[in-house]
Amino acid sequence: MTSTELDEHRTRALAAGCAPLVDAMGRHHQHQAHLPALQSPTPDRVLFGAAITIQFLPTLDDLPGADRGFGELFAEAVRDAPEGAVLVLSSGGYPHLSHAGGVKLVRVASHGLAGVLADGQLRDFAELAQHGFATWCQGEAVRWGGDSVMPYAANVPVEVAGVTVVPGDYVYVDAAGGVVIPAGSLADVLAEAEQIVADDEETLRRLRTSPQ
Ligand SMILES: O=C([O-])CC(=O)C(=O)O
Ligand SMILES: [Mg+2]
Repeated sequence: MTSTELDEHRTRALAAGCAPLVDAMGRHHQHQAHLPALQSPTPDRVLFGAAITIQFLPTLDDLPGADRGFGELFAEAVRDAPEGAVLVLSSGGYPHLSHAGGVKLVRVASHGLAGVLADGQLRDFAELAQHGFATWCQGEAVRWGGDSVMPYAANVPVEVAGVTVVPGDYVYVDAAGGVVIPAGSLADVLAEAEQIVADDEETLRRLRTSPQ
């Protein structure tokens, strides 16, 4: 996708908003695709872009491959990332513990990504707000979570709040919640969401003038 196409898709997704996008996904796919409302250091920043992923697992220090840190996995995740990608972090089963913070995630800004969707908590909301990208997660943590969860693999399918996110899927998150849209369905889902918005506006107009 060119940057012009990405901008156009982003503008259309933001204009539609979360609930119509979720309804539109429901008309094209049977699986669960919506994310209940998340928290953000900057709730006015909408997140939209193609997913790159880091899978977290419960900490297990003798698991082969478990010695790769966040920085190494981030470098692998971002290597062939599309422009304006979204870093998606799974929770490893501990959504209420910290998975990263202002220091680890400054890489998201240096690589020009659109932002972060984390199914766990994050530390340093004040720093994350300064970084400039959009961050959505399960809340702010103060305690380090590395004794309970570890980043384990990059760019594999991950689970976020009961939804499978495949690298390359489009992620949309605003203050209402989120939705995960397969890349191959993006055009259809955007068009469907726009139709839903138009139909809702028409219904509202009718109900305002002749309540029924
Ligand atoms: O150290 C951590 O795991 C999380 C953190 O606070 C940071 O990245 O700034
Ligand atoms: Mg920190």
